[in-house]
Amino acid sequence: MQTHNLGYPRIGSDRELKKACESYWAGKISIHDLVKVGKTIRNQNWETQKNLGMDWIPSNDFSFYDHVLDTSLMLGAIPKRYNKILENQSNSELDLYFAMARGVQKDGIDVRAMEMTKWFNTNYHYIVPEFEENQKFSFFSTKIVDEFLEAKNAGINAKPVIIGPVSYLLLGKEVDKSFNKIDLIKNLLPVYIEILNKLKEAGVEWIQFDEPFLVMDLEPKAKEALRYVYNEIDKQFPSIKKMIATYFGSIGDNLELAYSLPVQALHIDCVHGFKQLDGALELAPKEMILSLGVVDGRNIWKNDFDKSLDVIQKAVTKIGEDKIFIAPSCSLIHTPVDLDLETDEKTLTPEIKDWLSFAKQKVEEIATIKALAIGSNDSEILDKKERNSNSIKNRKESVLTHNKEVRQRMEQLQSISDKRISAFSERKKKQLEALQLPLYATTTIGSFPQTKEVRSWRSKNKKGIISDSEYQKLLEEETQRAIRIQEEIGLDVLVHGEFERNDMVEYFGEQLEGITFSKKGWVQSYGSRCVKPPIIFGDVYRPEPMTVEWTSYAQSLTDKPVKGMLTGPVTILQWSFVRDDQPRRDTCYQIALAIRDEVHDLEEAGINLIQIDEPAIREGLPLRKNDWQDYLQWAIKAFRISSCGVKDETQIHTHMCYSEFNDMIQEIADMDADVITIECSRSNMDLLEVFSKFKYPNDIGPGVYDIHSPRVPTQEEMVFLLKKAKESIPVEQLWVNPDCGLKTRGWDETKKALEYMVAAALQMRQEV
Ligand SMILES: Nc1nc2c(c(=O)[nH]1)N[C@@H](CNc1ccc(C(=O)N[C@@H](CCC(=O)N[C@@H](CCC(=O)N[C@@H](CCC(=O)O)C(=O)O)C(=O)O)C(=O)O)cc1)CN2
Ligand code: MET
Ligand SMILES: [Zn+2]
Repeated sequence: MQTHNLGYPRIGSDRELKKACESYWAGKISIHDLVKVGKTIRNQNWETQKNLGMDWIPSNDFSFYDHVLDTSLMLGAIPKRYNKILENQSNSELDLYFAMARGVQKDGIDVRAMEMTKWFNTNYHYIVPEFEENQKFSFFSTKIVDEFLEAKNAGINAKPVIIGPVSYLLLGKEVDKSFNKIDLIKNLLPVYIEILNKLKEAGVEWIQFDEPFLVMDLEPKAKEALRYVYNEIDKQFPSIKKMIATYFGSIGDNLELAYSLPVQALHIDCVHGFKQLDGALELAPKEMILSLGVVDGRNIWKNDFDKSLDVIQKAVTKIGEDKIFIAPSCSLIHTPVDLDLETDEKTLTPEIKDWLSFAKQKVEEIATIKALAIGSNDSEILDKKERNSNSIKNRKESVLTHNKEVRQRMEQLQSISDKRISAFSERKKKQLEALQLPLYATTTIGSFPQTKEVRSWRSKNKKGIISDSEYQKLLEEETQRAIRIQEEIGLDVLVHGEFERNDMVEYFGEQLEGITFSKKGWVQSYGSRCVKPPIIFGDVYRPEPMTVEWTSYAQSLTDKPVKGMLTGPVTILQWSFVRDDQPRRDTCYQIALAIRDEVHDLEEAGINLIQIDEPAIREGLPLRKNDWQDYLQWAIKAFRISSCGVKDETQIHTHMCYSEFNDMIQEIADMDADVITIECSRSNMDLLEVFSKFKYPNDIGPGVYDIHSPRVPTQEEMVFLLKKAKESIPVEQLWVNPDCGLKTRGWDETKKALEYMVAAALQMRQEV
């Protein structure tokens, strides 16, 4: 029996990588310094895992931005528009890499970034590979070999991690529809072979091929490609030990296929695919090693050793001790780095801290579980077992997780209305009358620039350097500035700007009971951007209003309507670490009730438009279509619980980004928000097609410009998009807004872009 890890967080325990990357982008540190930071993080990670007794430590799990983009660079899948960057001798490989990730707009060069999208059902985002017809690949970046040798130098015989060729293709997109990306496997395989040759020369023993698509519904072509590549790889490298890693769910009907591949080990997720265990043990081929992902790589609860040992015991009986690896369920990049850094007992009480485990602790758990499984009677190990049992028991019996009033309210859930009083057509008349908004009404999605200053006020306030009242005053001034700017620009529906919020989920997590948070529990979301997911440990309720003061304050400054801004229950659930001792559905309903209370209080305070953001509703969809209906049923109901307790005149908005609605348009309509704003500009309004076909009845604000790039769009571009929108959606239903919130942008570009946007709306109105 051996232990291994699938990946360790690469941001550094104090977000060193974020800081180094952003400094490099700002021209404040040299490439040399940046590279050094990366090297330090890698070496620290290896040393940590080695000291904790991990048998097989991963390499190539480090990334300066994203591991899918690393793979594209490794394979020379570099879109032609970056040739200019390549040709400029003063640019390094990393400059090209960052150009692909973020785009470049300087010295007369203007190239857009590659697209970014969600990594399966997580809040991690990857850079989407772009393929053209007959795409050629080449061994371009040697990072995977370099980092293996670097580990070797540090005394570690690492296991390189590589995205498997089939999953790599499936993660990408065809730039036009003239071909099927899976057919590129023929061009791709020789490059993988070349890379494996180099790794073999370097002395690798194990390689981990990530093929997470094995837990999804696969087309026959993809299955065929899997058989083809792994057979070829086996033919050429019989002596290298190959592991295929799956995660986030059950392999299900792909199990037979997975087992037929000529590899030495298969990793299965025993947490998010717990139900696959018996079948997998039953059918396991004689020579195959099964890697059991028993420690949850997506959540922060301590592992229950007794449960894990049961699983392992079962496996030992079926397939034998020497055919078992112990591992986390998936890469640990989805968990924060180190619980030991949480030393502030006011933020995270010792009682709750004792229930948790971050990446470093999870590695230790894996080593301990193995020791116990092979019957160690080392006193230190037995002591760890004892302490584990106590923590698990304490959490189970804690009064902190249960709240009587919440439970009672949950029992009454049936009697709480999740329907608006009147149908949309009726509401629309009343809202038109009450709000007096023009056609092509303009608004924004909520946040305005979270500048360095705003963040430093918050940071200083937390450290006690500036007082609460001073902090309050600074935020009031910033909000006032934002209101004045919006008035000057001529927007129709204003927002307060969200300056008081550190993050749209964390802010609510901090104010709701039953939820706690960490100080350093950062997790990478994309590139250098991180989030600190709240920790939902108990029954959730709202002790007092959360947003009424700031919204009312903003409304008091202007005669224009100010839209209240809330994060919806599904998104709070999806972007938090969620308790695993009750169904997610129930936790979601509890949050929905808390948001419903907030909506009610905003309405009472005279706020007539309330936006409930649900950007994560699509990402929450289960990986298998079979499981969709169950999820959608409770997710949509949760939204309706939070949004439907208002009078007809109150206009409910919702916002979603990264959304493909093709398979869930009925459910989007069932949410019955009066206005939905969606991300649309990057797809040139193509997303509207599904709304149009469905004859979506309520109002829609298709985003007219991309907020992920500092590039300022022109008025003409936005008029073009609005004209396109008008072709599929009746003018009476259309709103005008950016794709998403503006918190990551600067003020200069924000003001310009919004001025052009309002001008574009005026132009459209004149044409009606
Ligand atoms: N939870 C979540 N998921 C999401 C999104 C989102 O907004 N929230 N948006 C989509 C895209 N993902 C995103 C994720 C993060 C960020 C983002 O901007 N993150 C910030 C951190 C936000 C935050 O929590 N800020 C805190 C802490 C800021 C900080 O670093 N403070 C410094 C001090 C700063 C100073 O003194 O100048 C420190 O603590 O060291 C605050 O404002 O208070 C970052 O990485 O920079 C943006 C988009 C999808 N998923
Ligand atoms: C990721 S969706 C963001 C919505 C939020 N209201 C904002 O404007 O930032
Ligand atoms: Zn958004």
